[in-house]
Amino acid sequence: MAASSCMLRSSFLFPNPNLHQQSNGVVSFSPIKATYDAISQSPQLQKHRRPADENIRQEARRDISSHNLSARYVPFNADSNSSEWYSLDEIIYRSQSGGLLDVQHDMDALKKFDGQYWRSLFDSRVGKTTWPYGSGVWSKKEWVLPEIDSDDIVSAFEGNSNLFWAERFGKQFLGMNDLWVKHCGISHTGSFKDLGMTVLVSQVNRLRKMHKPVVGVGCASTGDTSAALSAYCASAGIPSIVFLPANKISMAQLVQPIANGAFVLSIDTDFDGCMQLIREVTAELPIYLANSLNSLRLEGQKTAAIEILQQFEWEVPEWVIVPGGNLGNIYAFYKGFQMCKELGLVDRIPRLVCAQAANANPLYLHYKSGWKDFKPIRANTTFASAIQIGDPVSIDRAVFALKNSNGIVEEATEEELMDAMAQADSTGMFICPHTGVALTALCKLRKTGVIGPTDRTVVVSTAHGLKFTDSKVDYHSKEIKNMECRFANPPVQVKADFGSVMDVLKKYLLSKNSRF
Ligand SMILES: Cc1ncc(COP(=O)(O)O)c(C=O)c1O
Ligand SMILES: N[C@@H](CCOP(=O)(O)O)C(=O)O
Repeated sequence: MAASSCMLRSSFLFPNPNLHQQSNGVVSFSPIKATYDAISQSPQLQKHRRPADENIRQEARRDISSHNLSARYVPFNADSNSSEWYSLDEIIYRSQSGGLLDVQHDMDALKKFDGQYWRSLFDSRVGKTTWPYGSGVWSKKEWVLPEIDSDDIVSAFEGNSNLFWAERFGKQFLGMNDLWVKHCGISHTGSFKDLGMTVLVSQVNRLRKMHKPVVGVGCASTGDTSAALSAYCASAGIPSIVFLPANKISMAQLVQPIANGAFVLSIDTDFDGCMQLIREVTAELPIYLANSLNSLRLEGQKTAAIEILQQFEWEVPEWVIVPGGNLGNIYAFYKGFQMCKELGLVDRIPRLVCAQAANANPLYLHYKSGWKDFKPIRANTTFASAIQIGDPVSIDRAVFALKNSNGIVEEATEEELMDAMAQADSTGMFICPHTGVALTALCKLRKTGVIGPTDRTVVVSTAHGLKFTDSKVDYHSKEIKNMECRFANPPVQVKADFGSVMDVLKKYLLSKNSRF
């Protein structure tokens, strides 16, 4: 069997330190590693159709791979001489000093493989059904949770989301030809939270098998984290508990944890109040905290950044625009891009833009003050309800990401974000109001010339528009106080007779084509 075909099949399953890159870029085996060759050529690893009575999880159990990759918690942005670290199998969310934690990978071990190796490995797994690599998150398992047993993974084959070329929106509204929307919301539970939740719930599954004291998993939520948590927990048979601010999330979001069997508390406060409560409760009860304060989540979310590079065949876009609320995701994107740079998959990272609703803009105010001392605010009601957050837990992570990516923070008023959403929808998308916030940031940066007409730009769409139909209905019915709703497209009421229907149709067609 040719070494190269053998390599492809084997590296699909796991990285092997005995692989070497030749000067022509081809990765091959070291001939002296006879044991490894024997394993990789064994019939068990050959990718035949599995026996009829075996499922993909059982098939993955026959993967006898081993490697020396590892990861652990360290204090976020710690001093280089800090010796504080924790195993990922510990239940811990904060450092000794009360600061955030970060998952630190053994970069020296990862660097034993070059960028070409990682690119080929990740590319080889896209679109497959092999457990767990069919997931866009777990196709990067070595960079996410290298030590977890594939059998412990709880996955809905999330990720691998559409990178949509926004041809008409870019051309018509912005004069841009290389604008892309990363549809992270076209996902199992309809938001990017699935990317992080598969990682967190998988680790909980492992902890429970290790008899660690985890009776359930809990979160505070503006609607998307709770949906993802309850779905992944339901899939694994783990109890989930969600704290929701009463009357502040959409009906579609509320029904998701209810349907998935979560224990749902509707609390008469805002998200920041719910967050405070869940932090207190998880310090007292054996409930594992699932918000992005828990850095495990960000390990999954960072794969969206890697995926963008992969979809551009490892060419780096100029700009990536992300709507921000609790501010974990902007850091996750930074981390994904930065790891790709450090491990030689690309040679630079994009500039990041974090977009906030003007009604919930603590990061924007902080940025505008020249990063002087941060002040939490009381967030006002916004149509971008999932980012109605005044005291983001990941503020330090966001500032770090923006400073290290030559980043920018922008804001969007209610009218701006709703208009942007309606305009995008009119070009064939069906986006959420948070993506409207990100598109508004793009429009502003285009107008001032900061983003150029040919700059390759990616707007991250964070949730499915179908979760936010109420706000779309209000807009298109022109039922929003103090809002012009310039792009509203209300239905036309017409009598049920041929003449009336013909009249309105002729009028419509004339407005579209003067030659009619
Ligand atoms: C739809 C949607 N978009 C954007 C965000 C912001 O993400 P982050 O909290 O990581 O900043 C959230 C949640 O906060 C969300 O649910
Ligand atoms: N939008 C989020 C808010 C909580 O964010 P998290 O990433 O810290 O869980 C939600 O949907 O709840």
